[in-house]
Amino acid sequence: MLVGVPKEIKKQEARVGLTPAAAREYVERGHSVLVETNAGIGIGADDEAYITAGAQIAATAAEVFEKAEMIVKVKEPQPSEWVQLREGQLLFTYLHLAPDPAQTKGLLESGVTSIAYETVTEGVGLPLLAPMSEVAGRLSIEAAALASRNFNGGNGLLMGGVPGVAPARVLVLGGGVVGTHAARMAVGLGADVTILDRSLPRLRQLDELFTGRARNLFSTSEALEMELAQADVVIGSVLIPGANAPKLVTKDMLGLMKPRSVVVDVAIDQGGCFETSHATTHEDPTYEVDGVIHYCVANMPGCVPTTSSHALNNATLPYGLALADGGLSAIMENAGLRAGLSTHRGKLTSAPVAEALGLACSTPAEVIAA
Ligand SMILES: NC(=O)C1=CN([C@@H]2O[C@H](COP(=O)(O)OP(=O)(O)OC[C@H]3O[C@@H](n4cnc5c(N)ncnc54)[C@H](O)[C@@H]3O)[C@@H](O)[C@H]2O)C=CC1
Ligand SMILES: CC(=O)C(=O)O
Ligand SMILES: [Mg+2]
Repeated sequence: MLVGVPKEIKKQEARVGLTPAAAREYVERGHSVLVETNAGIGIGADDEAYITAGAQIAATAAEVFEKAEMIVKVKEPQPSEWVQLREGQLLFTYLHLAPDPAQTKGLLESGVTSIAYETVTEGVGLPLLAPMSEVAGRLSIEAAALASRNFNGGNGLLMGGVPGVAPARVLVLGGGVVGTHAARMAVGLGADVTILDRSLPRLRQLDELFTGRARNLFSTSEALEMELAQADVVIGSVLIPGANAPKLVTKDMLGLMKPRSVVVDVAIDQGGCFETSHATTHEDPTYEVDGVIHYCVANMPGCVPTTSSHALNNATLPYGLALADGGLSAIMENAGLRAGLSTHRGKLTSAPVAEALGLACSTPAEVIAA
């Protein structure tokens, strides 16, 4: 199969869909890889590195979209990319369609067969979301620390305090992959950390993992309100796979929070778990609502593209190779990939996206057998 890698064009997104090492694996499997010139420049991989790996270089994104049978990307396709996708082509990337009706329409109109990294499953886990959640969780505490600086409008607290002065209180909403990595960073800095989750099995795992170094609480409205009132930093990291994030914190509840406290809504790519969240960029990451600083960057790992691209490729490689080897048959044979199938020949196959956007939904078996 001819596998194409366009350069990412989302603002301040320097990750790349295939690293040279991953491109080499495709070539060694008998596939051809066509990489847009400078696609890997953000991770220090020049065209020469891809040529050494056995790939070919295309002068333009248009050439990649036109020739490739499968497109491997990182971020959801942008409007200028939707129109270059076509029926019979596979698209393997993050999509986040539930909060994005325009992109959903674009993909459906293109006829492309799209597989969303973030809904590919392995057992109960999300193996292609996890590496970027690890990165974003760790970054979230760095982002919160920076936003807490006095000159950035924050409350001027040092995350870990110092002897004789209390540390900042960090509240983590959702103790999954993002939440756990955020908590680890915050604990490491000496912050006072509480994690809220609705899954008892997860709370038990967190209890064992943190052995008293972070509190955890079952997430009720009462617990949330009590904790919000005491927090200096709140990390939003809940997820219902494929669906819009539940709006756990309403605009009214923001009034409970301390002035100049900081919210990092990592779940913003699924619409965010604060009613007051809207997506921001690395260039202008924060804004204020009712005295609370909001950081809502939807592609957080894009600011550490080297670590992120390698971590992402480690996870995507076996699935990408299976798709390149088997095409549509791989989707039908691999339950994990099937869970990622989002659109095929103008039909939507993700139930949470269909529900969020009020659209009709088909099953993978209905559309692929057809
Ligand atoms: N902004 C960015 O750049 C990035 C955003 N993300 C996003 O971060 C979010 C979290 O991802 P993961 O940690 O991988 O998900 P996950 O599935 O590992 O964890 C989500 C956790 O939320 C909990 N949860 C669900 N509903 C809840 C509720 N009502 N109250 C309390 N807890 C609840 C679940 O039990 C689970 O433990 C996703 O939306 C993901 O797309 C991930 C990477 C980068
Ligand atoms: C998960 C995701 O959307 C990202 O890494 O940008
Ligand atoms: Mg995102």
